[in-house]
Amino acid sequence: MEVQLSKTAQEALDRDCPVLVLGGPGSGKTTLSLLKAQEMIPALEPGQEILFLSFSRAAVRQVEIRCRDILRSDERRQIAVRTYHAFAMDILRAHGRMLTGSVPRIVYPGEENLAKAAFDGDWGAEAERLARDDGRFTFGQFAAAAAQLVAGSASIASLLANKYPVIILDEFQDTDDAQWALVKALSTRSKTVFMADPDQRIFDYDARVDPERLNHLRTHLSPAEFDLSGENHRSPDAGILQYANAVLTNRPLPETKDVITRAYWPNAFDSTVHAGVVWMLGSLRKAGVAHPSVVVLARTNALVGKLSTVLGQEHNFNGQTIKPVEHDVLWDADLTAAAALVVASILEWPGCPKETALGQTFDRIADYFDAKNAASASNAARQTSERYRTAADRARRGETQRLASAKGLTASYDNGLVLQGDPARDWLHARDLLAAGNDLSDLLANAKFVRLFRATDEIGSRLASAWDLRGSYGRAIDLVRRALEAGRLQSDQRDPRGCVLMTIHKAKGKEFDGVLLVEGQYQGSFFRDTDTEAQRAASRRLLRVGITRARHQVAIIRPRGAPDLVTPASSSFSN
Ligand SMILES: Nc1ncnc2c1ncn2[C@@H]1O[C@H](COP(=O)(O)OP(=O)(O)OP(=O)(O)O)[C@@H](O)[C@H]1O
Repeated sequence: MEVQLSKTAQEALDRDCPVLVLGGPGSGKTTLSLLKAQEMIPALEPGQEILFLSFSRAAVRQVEIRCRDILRSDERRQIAVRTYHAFAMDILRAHGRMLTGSVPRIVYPGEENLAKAAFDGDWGAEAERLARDDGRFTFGQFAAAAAQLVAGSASIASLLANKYPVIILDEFQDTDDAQWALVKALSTRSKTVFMADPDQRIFDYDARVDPERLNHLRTHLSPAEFDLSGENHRSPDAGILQYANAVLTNRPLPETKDVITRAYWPNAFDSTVHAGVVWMLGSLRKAGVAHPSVVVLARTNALVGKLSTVLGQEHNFNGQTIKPVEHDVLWDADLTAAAALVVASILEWPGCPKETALGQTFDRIADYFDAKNAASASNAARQTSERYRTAADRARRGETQRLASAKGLTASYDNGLVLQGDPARDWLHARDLLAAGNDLSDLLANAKFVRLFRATDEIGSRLASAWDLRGSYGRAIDLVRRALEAGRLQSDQRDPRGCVLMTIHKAKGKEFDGVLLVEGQYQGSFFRDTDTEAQRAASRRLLRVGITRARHQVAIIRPRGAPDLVTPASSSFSN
């Protein structure tokens, strides 16, 4: 890869740590941090590595791909790219005994969900107590415990500093309080390189992610600061970044052919989006990109699910037939697995007493919302989980339901669920009962992603054998759980290419030749009338992250009559 460094970037490369590199999307922060790592590799002693910490497995994967562009294979072996979770878990496993006097036990999310469901009270406080008193650590406790170990023990701190004399911290603006405590403890002995873009702070619904984090860092370490904000290497010749910055700052949108907007009539959503994807692929090829990568982004999982269905069908657009588009979906496997177990629980209904059948289904729904809360903390998910736990208790006691969707599912049970012994049809039949209420739309969308596990054949054949044996699906939940675990191992290793669908949050840190940003008519809205100023600002940051994933072309597809992207209204939204 041909890399030309600006004067500021070169200074950042040459400066001793600690260093803080600020810059907008595509300004070259990740590239620069890996070049810095490359410069420091020769000084490493045998057994030492440079530690690169990021937030998610997806982000780690992205950095590993970038390492392949920039570093030689012998250099790559000296960089450990890890998530905070994995790194903190290793510290805990190796030294946790010092905190509680016994070997620490890891409480995995499934087990945590069950414990949480059975617990009446503040789960956060209980998780802290479990760690402190019982030596049992939930995922949420890892960073805080690791921080305590590193800060409290000079020998652990020097062991880690000796192993990792240099630490690179990606997306530093999103660091939560416990992760910051860990970084602070590590930074006393290791050299540190921080990368951040405050305007890409999109996880601020988590109260532990403090908008003041960069100032904490400045006060604590006084790093040398380098601002790359004038640079844009991702789409240097395109008007994409200017457009995204105008959306961020609510200023008039610049005219550029690189970002086009289309408005659809309510009944033409499917064909407009489908045509948009086909147009994007064609126009990138025409522009000389032989194998274009295109991402279709939406705000919610539910809309991503719908878009996947849309692209899988044939449509008519302006008198032309458009064929289905092959695509991959980057989705949340944990949520899909949890949603699949809800469907499986419905398959267990026939022959199961009402109290048990519905109690179990409502519990599985609550598990789904627990998984959602675990994936990204949200009050709505937490509350919905609690509502379904209550519904499960009411069902077991034979009481009338209060939740609309619990009532709907109860009515479906009362009507008698007739299954035929054809697993594919029965699965869809059971799944579609989840359309009972609006609060289940996200769950239903995730249930539709089950096919992405590439495990549907496996699930189908296990269900078919169960049916053949006893004329019912028996313990469908266990059976589906086992099939998913097997399928999951394979799906995690796939590398999506061509046309990919995902939420905007998932796209962070990635880049594609073309981006389609899609707003639904009734879901995945960019702005809502009820938004506060802070919510509007958060939406603007999120849209900017989405738009700036593109190297060459962006298309924004919105419902006709949607509020303008910027106010005062600009002329560039075409109807
Ligand atoms: N100095 C450079 N010269 C040429 N290309 C570069 C340079 N720096 C980065 N690039 C290219 O620009 C693109 C964006 O770079 P990079 O991912 O490092 O930016 P970033 O600031 O980390 O972006 P984001 O915050 O959006 O994740 C990549 O394709 C990278 O290869």
